Amino acid sequence: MSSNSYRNGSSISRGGGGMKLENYNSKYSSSSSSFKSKVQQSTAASSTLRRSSTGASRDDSTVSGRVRVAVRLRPRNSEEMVADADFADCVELQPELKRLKLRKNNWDSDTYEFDEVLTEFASQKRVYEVVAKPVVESVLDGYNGTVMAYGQTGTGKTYTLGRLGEEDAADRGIMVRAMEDILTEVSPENDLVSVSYFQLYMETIQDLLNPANDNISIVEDPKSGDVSLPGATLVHIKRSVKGKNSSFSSENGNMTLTGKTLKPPVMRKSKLVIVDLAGSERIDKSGSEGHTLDEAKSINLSLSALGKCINALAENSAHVPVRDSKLTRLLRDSFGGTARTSLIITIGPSPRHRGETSSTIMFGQRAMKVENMVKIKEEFDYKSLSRRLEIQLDKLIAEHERQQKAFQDEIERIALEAQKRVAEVEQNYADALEMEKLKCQKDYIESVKRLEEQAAKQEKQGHRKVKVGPSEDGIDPKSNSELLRLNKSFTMKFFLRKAAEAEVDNLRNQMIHWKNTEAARNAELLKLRKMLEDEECQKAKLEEEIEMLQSQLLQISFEADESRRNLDRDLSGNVPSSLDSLIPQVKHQQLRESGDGEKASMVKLFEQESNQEKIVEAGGLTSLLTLLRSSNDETIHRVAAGAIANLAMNGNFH
Ligand SMILES: Nc1ncnc2c1ncn2[C@@H]1O[C@H](COP(=O)(O)OP(=O)(O)OP(=O)(O)O)[C@@H](O)[C@H]1O
Repeated sequence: MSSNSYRNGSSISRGGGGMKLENYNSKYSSSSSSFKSKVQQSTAASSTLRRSSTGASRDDSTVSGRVRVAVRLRPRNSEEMVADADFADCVELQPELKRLKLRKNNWDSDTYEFDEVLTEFASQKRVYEVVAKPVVESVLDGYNGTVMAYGQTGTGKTYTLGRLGEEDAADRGIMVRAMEDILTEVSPENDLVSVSYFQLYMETIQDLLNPANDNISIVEDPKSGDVSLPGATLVHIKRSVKGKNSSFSSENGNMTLTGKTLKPPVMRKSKLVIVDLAGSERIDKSGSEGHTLDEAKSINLSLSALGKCINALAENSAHVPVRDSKLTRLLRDSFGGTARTSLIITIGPSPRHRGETSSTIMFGQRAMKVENMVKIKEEFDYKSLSRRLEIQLDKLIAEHERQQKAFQDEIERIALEAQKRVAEVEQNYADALEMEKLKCQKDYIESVKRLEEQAAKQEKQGHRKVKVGPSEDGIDPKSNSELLRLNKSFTMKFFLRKAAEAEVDNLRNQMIHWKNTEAARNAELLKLRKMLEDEECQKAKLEEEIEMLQSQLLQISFEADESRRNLDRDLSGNVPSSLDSLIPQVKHQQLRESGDGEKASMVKLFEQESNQEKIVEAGGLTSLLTLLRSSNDETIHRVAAGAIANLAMNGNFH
């Protein structure tokens, strides 16, 4: 539903601020005589209006709805009070009969009937209720509606439609009251209201909510015939139809889907158009010149086009020249369209303006013949359905997440509880086990103690016989037998343990012995190793000494050869033998040495075969034998014997 206000040919330059607009003195010329309607016709038309109004008010189907026309007489203004003081008004109103008499002269008048006749005393409230309120109610029911004022300049069109009533609320005009009723009726949650406010001036549409936007184009829907101004500032308000084809139900504030079929809610989209036309003066009478004249011509063109359309519609003409002006294009739905239309024609009382008053009345009379085919415009509100589904989806997701979280929390709680219970059971079991263990240990210790006491007692008494039946100290025979068995077992285990301990001691002693033996062996081994090292060292020394002796022996041998050669040369038989000379040398050598070194030198001397040969050659075998006899040294004996044997083997004995 939207409320549009057209101000045909008006300008904000000559009026007050805000929504108050003042008209130019433009003129609307029309031939009043040719459109004069008769009282009978008006009556018939009026009855038609009442019928159609009743029939279509709450029905979805398309019904006939004639344009309703009311006439309002402005009271004389101060200027008219003076100028027309001596003259009667040009009109005489009969509101109870809904008739208006237009005086032709003092004795004759034409009578016209309208849907409403509002005298100069009619309040703004009454005007609204009889002219606009039925239309507003229709708009709230889903019909398009139009409230339009037509009349000569200064007759009260703006007063009737656009007065704001800022100082006195009783002065509020139709536009403000209509908005109040609409805003009271709609629900902010479900409905959407839009308002646009613009001016048609010299075939140019200006957005009065955004004055910079002054070239708004008109768009007509070829199918529905809807006229819209997409460029104009608009805030639509749409109404959802409660309980009709709605697939939603509300329970506890939560939307739930009902049924399997998901139908979008039904939305009624209607439009209220409030039109404040320019003054309908004749150009020649307005006295306009220059730009004002052009403006007046434009206004005249618009109003003339509107008049032609209404004529054509009133006469059921096949052709309605809607496209002759932007005004008629804008009002296409209001006249001959689907809107419920109410026209208020404003007239002044002055007889000086009888011509304009007459033409205004004729315009109204013709308009009363225009039949509109009003119908409710319903459509499925898919956007609303989508919004609701999104909201419901969000709620379902949130609910699902809540349940999921609650489920997980419950699972965690159960798991924790189970863990706790398992821990408790385990603890209880461990405690019970520990207690049982302690009890068994205690019982065992006590049993052993009793057995030991009993054994000691029996041993003391020298009593070895096992009694059957209760004993003297009150022990049960059965338990006594058990005690004996345990005692036996205990004794056996005791001896076994003792044997094992003895074995362990034995093994331990053996191990100690083995360890001591091993230590002694190790010490012996070390000692032998030391001796071996000493022997090695001694051997090395002896080898060095042998080398030295060998070199000395060689020297001696050389000297002996030299002596022998000298002997041969002298042929002297009383020369000491080489061996004799050799022995002193050896002895001399022995004197320089001592101990084992001397003996070793002798041994080395006799071990060398060359020396042995020299000894034989020197004829010292006898001396050698003498040496053997004179020495007690085993080694010298062994070596000397070896040398003798060697000489014998080599055949060196003579
Ligand atoms: N019913 C009324 N009662 C008292 N004063 C009225 C009434 N109608 C109009 N007037 C006064 O008459 C003057 C002209 O009214 P208004 O401006 O509404 O005429 P108009 O038809 O809109 O003129 P225009 O076509 O030039 O815009 C204003 O001062 C207004 O207050």
